[in-house]
Amino acid sequence: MNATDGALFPRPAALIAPGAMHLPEHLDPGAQHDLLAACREWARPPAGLRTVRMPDGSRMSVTQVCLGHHWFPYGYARTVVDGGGEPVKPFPPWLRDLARAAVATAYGRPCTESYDIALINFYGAGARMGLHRDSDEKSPAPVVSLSLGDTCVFRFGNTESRGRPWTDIELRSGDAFVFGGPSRFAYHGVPRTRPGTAPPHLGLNGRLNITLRVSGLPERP
Ligand SMILES: O=C(O)CCC(=O)C(=O)O
Ligand SMILES: [Fe+2]
Repeated sequence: MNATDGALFPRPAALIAPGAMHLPEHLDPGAQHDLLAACREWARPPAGLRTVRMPDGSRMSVTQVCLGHHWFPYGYARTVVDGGGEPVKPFPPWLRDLARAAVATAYGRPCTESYDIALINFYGAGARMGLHRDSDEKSPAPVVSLSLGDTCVFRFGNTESRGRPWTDIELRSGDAFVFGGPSRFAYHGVPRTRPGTAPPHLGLNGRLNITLRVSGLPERP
């Protein structure tokens, strides 16, 4: 059951690995609505929601839209280089503030990092994401992950390999997960979502995950 659905105990913030903090219910229902409304706009063409093709020809089961810099396997560009070639949508300053606030809450210190990329992944029923590292950025700043809609199992591993040890946690609508410091380049993934678990007030079928990152790349002209 979701805490917003009346769970008996609130879920506490938890340190999952050094530098990796789970912040349950970081976004209140109003903030979740606002972020979802923005995601619906960003998903529209041009440079909207797309299927990502991997170098081996397979397709990712999530669909994705990027802000600030366009991610493709494996790098960043200013245009949809592996699609229609359109310029990537801008990264709005309020997302930078959202990222800084999550880092400040996670680590208990102010954050002034220059967040400039969002990757927005949509998980329909059956979508998943294999274990990987977020290693295409040129900055060690923490990654901030925000979840909306269906609950998922989030697997947070180690920096050495895709193997154990790892910790499986549930990410629910409104949760944040911040991974920086010694965990910035840890393997992580989403083995499964739980379809139908989104809070009814949100009106989303499926799961959205928004990761906010610092590219470390030169600013856009
Ligand atoms: O969906 C998630 O919670 C994780 C997404 C992720 O790891 C990524 O976009 O790199
Ligand atoms: Fe990732």
